[in-house]
Amino acid sequence: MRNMADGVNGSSGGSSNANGVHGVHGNGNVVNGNNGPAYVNGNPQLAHRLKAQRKASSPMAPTFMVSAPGKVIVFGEHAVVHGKAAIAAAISMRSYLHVTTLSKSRRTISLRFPDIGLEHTWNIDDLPWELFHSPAKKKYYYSLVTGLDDELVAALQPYLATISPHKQGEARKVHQNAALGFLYLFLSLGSQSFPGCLYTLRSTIPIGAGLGSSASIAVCVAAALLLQLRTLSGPHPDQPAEEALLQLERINRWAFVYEMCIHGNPSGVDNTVATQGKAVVFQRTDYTKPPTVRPLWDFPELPLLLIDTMQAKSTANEVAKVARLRDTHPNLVGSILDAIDRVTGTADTLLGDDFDAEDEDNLRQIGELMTINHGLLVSLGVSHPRLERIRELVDHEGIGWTKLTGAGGGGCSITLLRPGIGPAKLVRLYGQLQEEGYRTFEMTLGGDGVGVLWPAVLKNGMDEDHAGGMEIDLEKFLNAEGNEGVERLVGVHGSTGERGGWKFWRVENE
Ligand SMILES: Nc1ncnc2c1ncn2[C@@H]1O[C@H](COP(=O)(O)OP(=O)(O)OP(=O)(O)O)[C@@H](O)[C@H]1O
Ligand SMILES: C[C@@](O)(CCO)CC(=O)[O-]
Repeated sequence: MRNMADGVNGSSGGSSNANGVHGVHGNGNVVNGNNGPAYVNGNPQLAHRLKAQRKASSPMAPTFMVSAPGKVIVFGEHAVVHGKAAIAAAISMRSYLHVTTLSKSRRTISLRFPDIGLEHTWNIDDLPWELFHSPAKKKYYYSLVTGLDDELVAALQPYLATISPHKQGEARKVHQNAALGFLYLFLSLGSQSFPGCLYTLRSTIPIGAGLGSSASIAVCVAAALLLQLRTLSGPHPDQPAEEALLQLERINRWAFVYEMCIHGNPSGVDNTVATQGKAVVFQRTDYTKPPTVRPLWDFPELPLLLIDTMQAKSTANEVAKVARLRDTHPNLVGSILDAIDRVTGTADTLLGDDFDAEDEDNLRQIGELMTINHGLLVSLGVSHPRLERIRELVDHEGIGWTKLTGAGGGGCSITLLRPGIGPAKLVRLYGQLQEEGYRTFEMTLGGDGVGVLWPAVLKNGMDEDHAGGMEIDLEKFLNAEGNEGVERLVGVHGSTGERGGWKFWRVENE
């Protein structure tokens, strides 16, 4: 084991690695790995260059990217951990994972998560392959893994011990958990013959704010490894919906395993909506079985305001807090969870076919349900004074209905805006929130789920664009400035809507 600083050269990604795709044929760029692409984003010259580069080196996959969204839980957080239903929707903030394959002689894998200051490199041949691949332990890309194996987790501890020695306590634990998730998936899915790789992640989702940042990373890592293993077909525009659903199911199952490494006891709602996108009703009554997931294709465009308390929290802690309360007062807490379930059920019915997002009565009813849901979450002990302050400010101006979203204990709230609110009131509210250190976002709910950019070539409208696009090498990715820079460079949506290049598994016509 050694630190990334001595093994990783940021400029080793990008164009020199473009070749050898067999299983992925979804984006119309690379169809047959052996004979090479005829066109890359419609550019025969670039395709030719990539092919020439491929010939000069040993077989390596091209640099590619995956991306997955964050989420808001509209109804049912916490109760969903205890088998009740929840309604959640994808948001437009996303994580982006850049994967570069190294030359054959470099037998290392490196994680680079600059948003949290994590960099680490492991020697592939040092990892505990024998145990992970022993007949009693071996899992497959299609396995349903519903719990972490303690022996496997213990076997990874020595590989976590050297991570981020400069960090202390909780901050170090965050790094170690992220690495645990990655190594658990890498060793479960991969093999010792896996190529050396650099996995570099940047995210535009605030961390620990209740917006599913960990789940979106979980989905990116699971999708990237499954793509590298050639276990996914597509995404492909002509793919039948049931085939696309199967691919998403595989990604989601392994994303859940990553989430378990970070959270301890996740329900799986966050990774499900980050995988599938749009909005879903989610329920997992039996943790040994897959959850029930019902997509809400016609989820209305609700006028929502998202407010970040800027008070970080840990989902694992908040979930553990509710579990402790339930152990102490099983009947009482059981009734609160049942009440949350009824709120979610009522909202599900209301948001059905006849819902009109412009109708005052419809909005008021959904708003009231949000208020009730928040009250029940308060009684579970997962609010925070800064969340209550938002309610005070919004209620004082009569602007709408507010609830916390996600794990609570800080993080974000959502406010459904009352129709016909004058701009003066809103300006006053925004001003006050800003003064008190809150951040506000106007949200679009219901975006795309996991996406793939294979190879990592995009049209950006920048000077570096070739006719067919610009190769997103590691240096450009790392140097993109802030969230805006990341979105401008690799975002799934350009300023004028969806960008060519990124592909998604579509299941709408199911
Ligand atoms: N940009 C990032 N880079 C690397 N790791 C990240 C990043 N964002 C989140 N994480 C991982 O996710 C963890 C935060 O997860 P947590 O569940 O506490 O918050 P969340 O996912 O943002 O909120 P919620 O689960 O309530 O929706 C971090 O500790 C880290 O492991
Ligand atoms: C608090 C919780 O219900 C939602 C976190 O976004 C936890 C989970 O479902 O895993």
